[in-house]
Amino acid sequence: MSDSLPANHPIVQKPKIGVVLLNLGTPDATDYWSVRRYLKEFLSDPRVIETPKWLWWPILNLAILSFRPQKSGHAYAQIWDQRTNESPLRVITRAQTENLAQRMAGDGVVVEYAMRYGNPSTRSVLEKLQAQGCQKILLVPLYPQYSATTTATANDKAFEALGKMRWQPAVRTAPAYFDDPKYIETLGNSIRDGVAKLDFEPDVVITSYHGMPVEYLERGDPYHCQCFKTTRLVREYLGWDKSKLMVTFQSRFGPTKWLEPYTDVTLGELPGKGMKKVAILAPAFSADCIETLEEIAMQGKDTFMEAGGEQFAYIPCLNDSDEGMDMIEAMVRRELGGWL
Ligand SMILES: C=CC1=C(C)c2cc3[nH]c(cc4nc(cc5[nH]c(cc1n2)c(C)c5CCC(=O)O)C(CCC(=O)O)=C4C)c(C)c3C=C
Ligand SMILES: [Fe+2]
Ligand SMILES: [Fe+2]
Repeated sequence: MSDSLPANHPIVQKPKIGVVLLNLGTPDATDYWSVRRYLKEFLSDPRVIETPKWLWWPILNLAILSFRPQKSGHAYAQIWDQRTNESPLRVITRAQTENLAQRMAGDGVVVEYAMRYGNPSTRSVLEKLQAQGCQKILLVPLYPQYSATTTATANDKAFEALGKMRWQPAVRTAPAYFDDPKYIETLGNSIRDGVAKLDFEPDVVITSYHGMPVEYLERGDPYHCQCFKTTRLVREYLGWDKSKLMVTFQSRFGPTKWLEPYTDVTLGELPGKGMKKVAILAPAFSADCIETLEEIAMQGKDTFMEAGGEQFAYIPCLNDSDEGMDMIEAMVRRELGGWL
């Protein structure tokens, strides 16, 4: 039968396993139109913006997309990776993928990454894996805490692409890992080592999570609860006092009430309360990006220092560090159980 099929048809290839690391996505460049294209795709996602379409469409297209691309483009330009001419989120996600691919190569596992918005698109990556003969695919949303605005929409996009395939691979999705002991240990060690490297003793360490509208929590999104649990487990792992490790939420967008306490407001208030030395990290991000490198490490630092702060340190995300990759590899191997 294979005589009549092209050499690269899935049926004539040795079956492989594919692993896809899913992340949010990022613009291809910092100019107005590149950022606008990305923001339009992102902010048109009904999992992200639950406002009814008839009401949201004019707000997005007539107001937000006229001014936000310029403002965000300026922020992206400040953190842009000049070496590869790419956004740090894509550079780091690719490094994580290459690292994991090396670790899994001996097991016949192909590793790729895909973005929910922008490139490489989830559909193109899944089609590529299928064409390479991957008959089993594990989707790994790289969000430690589950949210419909991130994890669910990443999976939705993958299933949309799979829904168009005649010969659909078997598919699994990796669960959120907010309380995975290996994640807690890895995050805890990164805090302990990050603080040990500083030339000052922070009065408080802030775990700043990406925020979301309070309404989404009220409608049942478990994200808020999972953020608090991650910080509580890390605090217990480190054996620290409750007052030493705080939770805040960043990146407020639009006029509605978002999860509190807000990171920017907290950074502006801490010096007045006598806490003039802080270290801050962002456990909801598996890779450093505009929200950490620009919003926290630049804007957040300015807010804190202008309010009378004396010492400010940003502790990076786990990125493609050895320990961070050990954690991802362990999770992937566990979720591939029975397939390897
Ligand atoms: C408007 C609603 C938004 C919700 C809800 C939201 C949730 C959410 N986002 C992340 C992770 C990331 N967000 C990033 C950027 C970003 N997020 C929003 C809006 C919402 N996010 C916008 C408009 C942007 C773009 C940047 C800007 O214009 O300010 C990123 C970084 C992307 C990058 O290119 O570097 C990440 C990662 C999580 C975990 C989350 C969960 C509640
Ligand atoms: Fe976001
Ligand atoms: Fe932001």
